[in-house]
Amino acid sequence: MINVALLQTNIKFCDAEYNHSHVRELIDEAMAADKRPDMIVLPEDWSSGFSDEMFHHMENFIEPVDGPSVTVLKECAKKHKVWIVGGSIGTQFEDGMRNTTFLINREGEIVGDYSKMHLYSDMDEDVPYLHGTEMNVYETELGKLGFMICYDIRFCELSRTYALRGADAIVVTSNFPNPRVSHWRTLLMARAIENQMFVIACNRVGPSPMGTYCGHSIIIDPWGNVIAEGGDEEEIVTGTVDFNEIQNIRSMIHMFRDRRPESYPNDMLLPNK
Ligand SMILES: O=C(O)CCC(=O)C(=O)O
Repeated sequence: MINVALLQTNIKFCDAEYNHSHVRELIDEAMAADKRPDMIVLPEDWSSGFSDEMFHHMENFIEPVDGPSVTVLKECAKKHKVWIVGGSIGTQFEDGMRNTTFLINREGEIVGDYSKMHLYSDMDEDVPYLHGTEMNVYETELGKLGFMICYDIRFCELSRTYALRGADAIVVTSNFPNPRVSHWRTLLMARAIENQMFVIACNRVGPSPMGTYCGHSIIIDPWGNVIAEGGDEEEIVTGTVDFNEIQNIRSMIHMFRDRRPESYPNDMLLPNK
């Protein structure tokens, strides 16, 4: 059994100092709960928010891998001996910038990362950032975890790859906007049911220059049951997951016996139209 806390924060646009201290406070609050979390998840771009204009001046916001935002997360993880899925941070790598989630262990060490594969070109996210290309499943003491960031939830290829690579859960970090809460909930529900795995998804709330965000951070089990769900205000959403349930569900409906890879065409590999 793993206790999870999703920090459904109201991110202050371009105010890293405020966001850093606010997240520290929220982590302290989450860790004071009776059911102490084993894993804390933050939203996408938790230290800055984003706008399409920002994407044209990303050099002003970008951080090195060991920059101030990652440092906050490492310190919090070590202080509370908790796993953190560090939302995402605009990160400078040797070959360019990426929108990257860091997985941090109880000792405060980075033990994994995921860079957003599907960049949201309608908001110019593909102007500063390189597309992520790695789809790693990280084996941790909590279970096997794969990651998605926001727009990625629309792409079933990514979640199915994680399922075939043995993930127990997809952990999603997001800045998913209004008025698309029905897309958010339905896509996440589908990703859980079609892959018979857990979906643990943290979204933000509040305003930015782009509009407002729909919250509804959610934990869904492999049957499609909602274990916990937030509203549209700032809050910490908590729930307990048991990854052993995956095998029970998969033994009731044998999708992973009945899929027909030998019959599927290679159309998924066709270039975009
Ligand atoms: O998929 C959507 O509707 C929104 C995606 C988005 O805002 C993002 O990826 O930043």
